[in-house]
This record gives sequence, C-alpha cells and structure tokens, in this order.
Amino acid sequence: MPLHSLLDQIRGRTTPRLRPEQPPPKAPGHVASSLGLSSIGSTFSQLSQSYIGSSIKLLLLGSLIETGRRAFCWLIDRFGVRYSTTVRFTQGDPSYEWIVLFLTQENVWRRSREFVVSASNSRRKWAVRASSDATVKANAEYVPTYKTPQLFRWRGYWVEVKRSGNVGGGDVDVGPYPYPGPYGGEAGSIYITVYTLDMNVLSDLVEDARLRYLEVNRPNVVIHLSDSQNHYGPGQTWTTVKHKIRRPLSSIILPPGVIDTLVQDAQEFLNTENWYIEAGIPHRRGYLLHGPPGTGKTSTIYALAGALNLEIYSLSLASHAVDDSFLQRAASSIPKHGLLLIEDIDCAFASRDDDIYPNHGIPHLPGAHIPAPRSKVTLSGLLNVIDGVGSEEGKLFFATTNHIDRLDAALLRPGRIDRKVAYGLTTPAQAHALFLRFFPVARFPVFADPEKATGVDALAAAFAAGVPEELFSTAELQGFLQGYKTRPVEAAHGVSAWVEAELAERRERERRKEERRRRTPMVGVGLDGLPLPEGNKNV
Ligand SMILES: Nc1ncnc2c1ncn2[C@@H]1O[C@H](COP(=O)(O)OP(=O)(O)OP(=O)(O)O)[C@@H](O)[C@H]1O
Repeated sequence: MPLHSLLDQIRGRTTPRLRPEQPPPKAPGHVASSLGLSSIGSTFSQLSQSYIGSSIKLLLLGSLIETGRRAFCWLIDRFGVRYSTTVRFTQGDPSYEWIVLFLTQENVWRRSREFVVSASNSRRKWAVRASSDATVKANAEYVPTYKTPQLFRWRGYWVEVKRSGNVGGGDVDVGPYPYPGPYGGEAGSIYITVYTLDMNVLSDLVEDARLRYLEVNRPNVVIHLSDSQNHYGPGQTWTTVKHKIRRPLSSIILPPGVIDTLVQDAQEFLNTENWYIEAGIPHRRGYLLHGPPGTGKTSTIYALAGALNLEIYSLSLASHAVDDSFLQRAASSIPKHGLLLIEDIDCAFASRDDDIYPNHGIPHLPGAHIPAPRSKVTLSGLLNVIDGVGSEEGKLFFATTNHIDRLDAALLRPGRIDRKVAYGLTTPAQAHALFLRFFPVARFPVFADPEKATGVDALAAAFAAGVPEELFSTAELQGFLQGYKTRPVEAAHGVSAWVEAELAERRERERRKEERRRRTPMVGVGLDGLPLPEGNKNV
C-alpha cells in the first residue's frame, strides 16, 4: 500500500481519489441539471418497464381466461350435443296437447314469477292456482307467461323445458293454453331437452305424456277443429281442441241394428290392418251418413268415436281458408287411427238452385240475390284426400250430408265411401224410444198419470201416436220434450197441439218462400231446368 493512503487511513478520512479513467468533474450547475434529467429518465424507464410488464401480464391473463372460457363453452356444447336430446312440440300438432297436459301434471311452472291473472275457465288446464282457498280457486287462475326455461326431474333424469312463439302483439298468454290463440302471432312451441346418454328416455317421456293424455280424456271425446288457415301461420292446421263428454251409443235412437252394424264395421276395420296389407288394399275406410238435418248423423259419429277411443279431426269445406293444399296438409297430419270428419260435404259442390233456395239460414230480402257460399276445395283435391294421398293409412273417414244427390259419383264409389247410412225423419218407434229417454221408467212412478192409472210406457205410446210418421226430425221432437223435463203427462197430451202448430208454421214458411220466388225477377232457365234469378246469368 502506498504511504499516503496508509496515512489517510490512520487519520480516519477518505479522500476520493480520481481514477484515471473517470471523466473530469463538471461545473456545479451542469451537474445539477444532469442529475435531474437522469432521475426523471430512470423513473420513467422504471415506470414504463413496470407498466408494459403489467400490461403483458394482464394480456396473458385475459387471453388465458378467454381461452379457458371458450374451452369450457366448447366442452359444454359438446356435452350438450352429445349428452342431451331436444325435441320440439309445435302447436297445431296433436302431440302439443300431450306435452301441455304432461307439464301441467308435473307442475313444471310452479317456480314461474310472471303470471297473467284470468277469470276461471272450465276448459283451461294450464294454470297455476295461487291459493288453497276454494273460493279463490274457483274465481281466478294464474296463467304463467312461460318465459323462463324450467328444469325439472322426471324418472331421475334432468329435463329442461323452454317455450317460444310470440303471443300476438302483447306478451300475454290467452286462451286455455300458452299459445297465441286467435289473436295472431306465430305458433307456440315447447322445447323439451332431456340430459342423458340414452335416446330412449325422450321417447319414453313422449309416450308417458300421450298415455296421460288418453287417461285424462277417457271420459271425453276429443275433437280437433281446423278453424282457419292463418290461425297460427302457415303449416298449422288443427288449431282448436274440444272435449265433449262421451255419449253412450244407447242414447242414439235409430232403427234397430243401424248403429251396432256401424260400430262393428269400424271396429273390424281397426282390427284387421294385416288383412288389408296382405290383400294389398289401402287400409282406410269411408262412411257417408246422409239424411235430413237433426236426425242424428253427427251424434252417431261422436258416440262411435267415444266407443272406439278415437279422436275426431273435423273440418268444414265451407271455410274460405280451406283449399286443396290446406285439406291435404290437414289430412296428412292426422295420426293413425284418427277419424277425419267432413260435415256437410255437399257444400263444396253447391248446386245452382242454392242461390234460389238457400238453406244456409241467410234470410233473403225480397228481390235480393245472395250467392251461396262456394268452397275453394276442388273435387279432385277432395278425392286425393279421401284416397289418402300423402297421408298415413289406418284412418277412418266420415262425411255427412243432407243432400246425397248433389254428390259426384266419383266421390261415392267404393274405396272412397265404403258404407252409406241413410238417416230418416222420426218413426213412431223412435218417437216412443225418445220419450222413454226423457222420462225413464226408473225415474218416474209406475203411474205417471194417476187419473188414468197409466205408466210412462203407455204415455210414450200416446206420444208416438200423436207424432205423424216421418214428418219431424228427432232434434225437433227433442226440442219439444225439453219443455216438459219433469212432466211426462203434459208432454204426451200436448204433442198433438204442438204438431198442429208446427205444421201450420211450415205451411206459412212455404207460402212466404213461394211468394219471394215469384217476386224475384228471373232471367232464364238453368241447365237443370230451374229458373235462374237475376245476377245468375253466367251460372
Ligand atoms: N237419432 C237420434 N238419436 C238421439 N238424438 C238425436 C237423434 N237425432 C238427433 N238427435 C239430437 O238432435 C240434436 C242434433 O243432432 P245431430 O247434430 O246429430 O243431427 P245431424 O243429423 O247431424 O244434423 P245436421 O245434418 O244438421 O248436422 C242432438 O242434440 C241430438 O242429441
């Protein structure tokens, strides 16, 4: 160690020694500014280093999270697609009714938080009762708006239910079911998703829904109606469902054997599908019930459907919404063993004299010409439907008419109409039976008429004798008897006077009709030889 350094150490002071490589000291002012800049610079560089570092870290973290989220969604999607099955039930299809009932029974919407309150409706099945108080129950129902998806357990599986479809303008559910109803809007759909690997679970669920529906409707006949083409938008056909209490076959009063033969025939048809297949004959059967109004044609079909457990799909060709393509669609959406009913089938092919002698209940003004309604359905369109073109087999087809003579021979040929059943005005035997249906012996004392010591059977005979043979329909007699629900004696004695009054009224109606016809200016003679009223020149 050099001597001066050693001396410095001994003195206890250290004098900075300039190393030869260090730059010479600068002026005091210059040093200060140099020192400030460098600290700012270093602070800035430190800051920017930490900022960029944090940003990068954040970026990495965000990317990691997003990637994780996407991977998770992907997994969920994969899981959803692979391990769940979804089906859609669209309103207008019969299966929609099954699922509505099923969900109601499962009380799926009990956690709904948005309701439309409505007055009680005996037909509504789709409501939640908010109170256990019987009087409240009877007066108001809470119909869920069904917006939120609901999860529920069925036989140990998780099932999710969702609903779609707008509700005609406002978001209000109207009518007995949670779908738009006659207020427009698209058809409602219900989506059911079952979370399971087993595909059969879903079909089991649908079958369960169907069986419950059949069970609930056992005391009823289910009638699907096709009100209008645009009811729920294109594709929707059977838009309304009605439930009628099943009518016993014995309540239909017809000549002996008529109804039994009909039921046996339909039952045999349903039981012999294989025979039809082996014989190469299309498995369908057509029936035409014809005769005057009010003689029991429709009642027979309802009672038969009830006895054979069939659902009725009824449509009217008079509706202007029904054309060939609609008819085809409607017929092909009827499930197997459904009964297609076309009432008043002749109205599709109105004859020329309809304009002169309207039977549609439209009062004719003197001299006025009101054209009879014409259907948009063509004969060939109707024949295609009856032939079952494009639709499943195993269906019964029933038609009714008051004018069999107006029907085209092509429509009546076997294979289309296999059985024709004629209905007539009431015979004395039918009048007798009708009286006893109103006043059964069991409910009325042995001597219903104590003065003459006669029972209801004798009164029924007197009633039948007072009704001229085949002049009145059963519906007309039923109307008369309804005025005497608990008074068989008055009913039996009063029928002759009623008959007189009815016949006098008919004569008067005929007279007025004849007079109107005479006053209506005629312009020629139609192809059928009948006079044509003004406005009918081109017919
Ligand atoms: N043969 C019958 N047996 C029992 N009830 C009958 C009979 N005919 C008519 N009725 C009663 O009359 C009413 C009308 O009957 P329904 O509608 O079956 O007659 P319809 O022949 O189909 O008439 P339309 O040709 O006008 O459609 C029903 O209430 C039904 O109970």
